[in-house]
Amino acid sequence: MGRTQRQRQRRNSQTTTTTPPDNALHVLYGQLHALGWRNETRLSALNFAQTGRGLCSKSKSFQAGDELIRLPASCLISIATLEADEGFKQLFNRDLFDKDARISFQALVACYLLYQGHLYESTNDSPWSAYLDTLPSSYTTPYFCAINELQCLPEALLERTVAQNRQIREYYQLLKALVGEQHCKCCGQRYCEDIWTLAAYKRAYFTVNTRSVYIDARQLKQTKSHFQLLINGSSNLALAPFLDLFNHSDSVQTTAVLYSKSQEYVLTLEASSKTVLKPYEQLYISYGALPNLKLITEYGFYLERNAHDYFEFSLQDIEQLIVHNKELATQNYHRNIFKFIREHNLMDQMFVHIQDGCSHNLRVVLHLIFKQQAYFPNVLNQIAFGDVEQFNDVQPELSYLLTYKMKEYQGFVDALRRLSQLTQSGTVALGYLIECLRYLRDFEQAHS
Ligand SMILES: C[S@@+](CC[C@H](N)C(=O)[O-])C[C@H]1O[C@@H](n2cnc3c(N)ncnc32)[C@H](O)[C@@H]1O
Repeated sequence: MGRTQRQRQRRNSQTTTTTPPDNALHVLYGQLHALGWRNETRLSALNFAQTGRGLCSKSKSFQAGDELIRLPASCLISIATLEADEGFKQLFNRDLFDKDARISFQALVACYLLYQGHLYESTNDSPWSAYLDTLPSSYTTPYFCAINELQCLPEALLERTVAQNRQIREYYQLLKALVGEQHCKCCGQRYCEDIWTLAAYKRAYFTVNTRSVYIDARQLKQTKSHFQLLINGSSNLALAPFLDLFNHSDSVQTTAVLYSKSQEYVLTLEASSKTVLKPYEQLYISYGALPNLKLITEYGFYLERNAHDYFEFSLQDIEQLIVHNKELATQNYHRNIFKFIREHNLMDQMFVHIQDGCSHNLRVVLHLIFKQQAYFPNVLNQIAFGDVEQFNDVQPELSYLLTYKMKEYQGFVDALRRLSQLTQSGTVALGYLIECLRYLRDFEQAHS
C-alpha cells in the first residue's frame, strides 16, 4: 500500500470507526510469523457484538490450564526494543538526563510509538508498521470527553482525568526539552514542535495505557542501558502485538509469564466460569480484579455487573450530604472530627460492596460524624479504634448517603442525555453512570 492510500485509509478510519481494517491484521500476522510466532492455538481476530474486536480460536476448544498464546519476546515492544534501536537512542543525549526530571517507562514507550509512526509516514520503513496499522485511532476513556461532557461527570471521574492530564503534559514537556529541538533526518522537521504534537502524544500515551502488558523485564536478554537514568520506576511493561487484542473479563483468571530461557511470553487460562470454551467463542483474559471506575478511567470501558465492582465515597460526599439534607444540616459538627478523620486517613476505603455491605471505614466515619458528641482527639481515637460493634448504628445515615449519591448521579445522567450529541467517550461515560446507579439501587435493596 502506498503512503497516500495509507493516509487516506487512516483518515477514513478516524471518522468512521476506531477499528482498523482487517488486512492490517493479516500483514501483522505475517510479520509476527517471520519473528517466530507459530500461533499454535490458532487465534483469529473477530468483531464481537458485546466488546468489538477480540480474539477466538476458529478450530480449538479451551479449558482451564490451557495456553492461550505463546509469543516470542522479539515480537514485543519492550525496554529491550528501545535499547536496541540506535536511531531512537540517538535522539536522547544522556548528558541532558536530570535525576529530578525523569519520566515513566510508559511515557517513553508512548514517545517510541510516535517515533516509529513518523518513520512509517515519512519513509515507509518502520519495523512496527503492521502493528501501528492495527492500533485504534481513538480511545474512549473520559479523558477524551468533550468539554461539555466533562461538565456532566462526577468528581470521582474528573479528578482522575485531571491527574492524567497533568501527568501527560508534564511528560510531554520533559520530552520536548530533551528531544524537541532535534530535526528528523528524513524530513527535516523538528520533533516535538512539528512532528510529535501534544494531541498525538496523548493518543500514544493511551495506546500504551490501554494495551500494555506486565512483563518481568529482568527476564529479557538485554545488555545496554541507555535509558536507565531517564526512567523513574520499573520498565516492567511491554506492548504485545496481536496478544493485545484480548479483551478483559471478570469471570476468568489468567497468568502471564516471560520465560527467560526460551524468551517467550506465555498467557495461560487458569480458571473460567465456563468449563469449555468452544471454537468461535470469544477468549478473554483478566486485566486484574478491577472495579468499573478503574476500567473506565484507564481502559475506556466498564462491565455490567462486574464481579470486582464496589462504589467508593469521599469525605466531600459526606460534607455535601450534610449541606443538602435538611435534617443533617441543622446539627453541629465539630471541625476536630473531620480533622481527625483526615489525619488518620479514615476517608480512604469508604465504599459499599453488594456482597460485603458497607466498608469498615465508611461505618467508622459515619459514626464519628453523626452518632456521638466527642471531639477531643484522644476520645475520638478510643472510639475509632475501639469496639467494632458500635459502628452498626449508621444505617439511616448510610441510606441518606446512598439516596444523595443516586440523585447526584441521576442528575449527571440527565445532563449527558440533554446534550445534542455525545462523543464515544461521552457515550461510554453515560453507560458507566447508569451502571453505577443500578449498582447503588441493588445495594440499597440488598442491605436495607
Ligand atoms: C488490550 S485492548 C483489547 C482489544 C481491543 N478490543 C481492540 O480492538 O484493540 C483493550 C481495550 O479493549 C476494550 N475492551 C477490553 N475488554 C473489553 C470488554 N470486556 N468490553 C468492552 N471493551 C473492552 C477497551 O477499549 C480496552 O481499552
